Amino acid sequence: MTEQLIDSPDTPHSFHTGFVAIIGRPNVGKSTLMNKLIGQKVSITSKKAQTTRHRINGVLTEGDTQYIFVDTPGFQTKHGGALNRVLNRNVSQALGEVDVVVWVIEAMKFTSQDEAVLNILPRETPVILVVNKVDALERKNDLLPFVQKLSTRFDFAQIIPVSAKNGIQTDVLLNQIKPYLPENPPFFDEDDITDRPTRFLATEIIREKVFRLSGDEVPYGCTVEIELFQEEGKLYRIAAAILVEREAHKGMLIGKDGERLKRIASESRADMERLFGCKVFLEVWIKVRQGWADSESSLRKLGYE
Ligand SMILES: Nc1nc2c(ncn2[C@@H]2O[C@H](COP(=O)(O)OP(=O)(O)OP(=O)(O)O)[C@@H](O)[C@H]2O)c(=O)[nH]1
Repeated sequence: MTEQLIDSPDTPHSFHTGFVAIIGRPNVGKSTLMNKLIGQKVSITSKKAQTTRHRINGVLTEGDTQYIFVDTPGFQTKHGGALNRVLNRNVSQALGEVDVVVWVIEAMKFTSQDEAVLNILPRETPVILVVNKVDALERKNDLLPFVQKLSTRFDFAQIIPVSAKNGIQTDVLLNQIKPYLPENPPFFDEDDITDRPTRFLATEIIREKVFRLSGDEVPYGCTVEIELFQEEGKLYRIAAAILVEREAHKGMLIGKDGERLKRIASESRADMERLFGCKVFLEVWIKVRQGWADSESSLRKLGYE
């Protein structure tokens, strides 16, 4: 259901923008790597996890390429055993929706938690294996057999030994990610590091309309996810999905002849325009995602909110 949608002009461009998930068990050096990749341009705004499938952690624009680094909740927990609980279909699905997955492990240390991550790697998305902390290797010669063994476990797009701490081979990693990012205009201004506050407000506005306009029929577990958030001068182009658990909930929210969804979208857009002080093109649709609420509540139990 489209409230308003404009097509971008069909002009040729060779800019590449895409989403990169950096995943791995705790303590392998994901944050260190991210900071090194993004450099001084970014200070990660918040470590607080959300129940969205992806959380934008940082944006790096370099020449004709924009890397958007995202977190996938479920890989961030430090609680023992929790990793397995959240390594579910949703996480796997979320990983399938980025352009590249960077899986970080520690050189010479492959634990059962790494094994759990290995088991949910997406099949359709390129996965680059990063073997971190090579600076701390006692015997450099051990690295090759370690890497060779891992290469038999999964069809990795690349395997790159790095030291996130010392910046060894991190530029190589960026170059290897680059070819997998699709041709797209930049989604963020060059200096932007995160759009999280505005995105968050956008989800809250839509959620508020959903709850207000669906009254008692509010489907339990309904949530909103921003799928596209693009600033084009004085225009925000936003695409959002309302996630519900059941087909019947979807019908409820769409309403007779799509009336309810239309109202949700148009009232949301009006609020956003007022709040953001610019024109908003908003596209809203409804997706059925079974088990969403379960996963959300399980994430909550883990301290996510
Ligand atoms: N020797 C060495 N230590 C590193 C390297 N990268 C990260 N570390 C250290 O490993 C520890 C964990 O690093 P983080 O970046 O916090 O790891 P993380 O994977 O983000 O951890 P969680 O937030 O728990 O998921 C820190 O003490 C880092 O200094 C590296 O390349 N070499």
